[in-house]
Amino acid sequence: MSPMLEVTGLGHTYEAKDGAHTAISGLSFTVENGELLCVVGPSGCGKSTLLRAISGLIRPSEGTVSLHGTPVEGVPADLAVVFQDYSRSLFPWLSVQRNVEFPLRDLPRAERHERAEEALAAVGLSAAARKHPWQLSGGMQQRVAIARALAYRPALLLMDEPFASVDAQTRFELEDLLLRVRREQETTVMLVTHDIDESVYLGDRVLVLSKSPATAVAALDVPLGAEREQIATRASEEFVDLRARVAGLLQAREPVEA
Ligand SMILES: Nc1ncnc2c1ncn2[C@@H]1O[C@H](COP(=O)(O)OP(=O)(O)OP(=O)(O)O)[C@@H](O)[C@H]1O
Repeated sequence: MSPMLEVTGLGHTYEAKDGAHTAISGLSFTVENGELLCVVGPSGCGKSTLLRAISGLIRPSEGTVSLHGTPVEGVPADLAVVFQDYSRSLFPWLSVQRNVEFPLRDLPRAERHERAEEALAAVGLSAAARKHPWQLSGGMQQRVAIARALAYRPALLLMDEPFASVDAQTRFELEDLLLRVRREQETTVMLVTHDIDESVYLGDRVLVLSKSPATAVAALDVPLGAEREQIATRASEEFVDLRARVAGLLQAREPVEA
């Protein structure tokens, strides 16, 4: 069976007036069906460029991106993206329920309702369905954005620093929410983060990227089991060892054996 996502020899160079800039070079990795892959890399290394290439928003200069074995040419229908900036990704004039239903507008009304209600229940926001995003806290708004992505039932959920704009306590809650719903719904997730601890806490594997132009330094297995707990897991010896290894790999410029 082919992997859910296969990135092969990916390279991208932006052409600008003041010269060309290579953001990604020779990047290859896979995301398996049902996996949660965290991607970490130094600031400005090309993570957003990678996400743009996977979501079909840019055509890479080199290499290929395949989803279920089919090359990505244009925005794939079975992909959803959750961005860091929830305030810009939700429509302020629509209710929470309508925001979640928005990507489902081609489905019959009853199914739209049902899927939105189910997704809002999964993120604990059933009671806020009739509210508008601006009536909710930042963490609740990001939960709406997650519910919208889940209601769409994508084959692959891409998350671009999804918890970077919320406070530490909310961040922990949202991380656990993600772990729970991906377990219940068997969602395949690729999550980009700056945060080494978050990558280890959430990931089945952590893909470490080099400084720009980004290439894969290593992909590290995270054998912490499916059940994770914010305090105990983060205090465990395995966790501390893994985060030190990710931190070490972030210093490397060349691919290394993880
Ligand atoms: N449209 C563009 N035109 C020219 N250069 C670009 C463009 N978009 C990004 N770049 C450059 O490509 C490199 C990678 O940018 P990208 O936004 O992909 O990195 P990133 O890892 O997501 O950054 P951050 O960690 O700050 O979010 C940067 O040096 C950036 O300046």
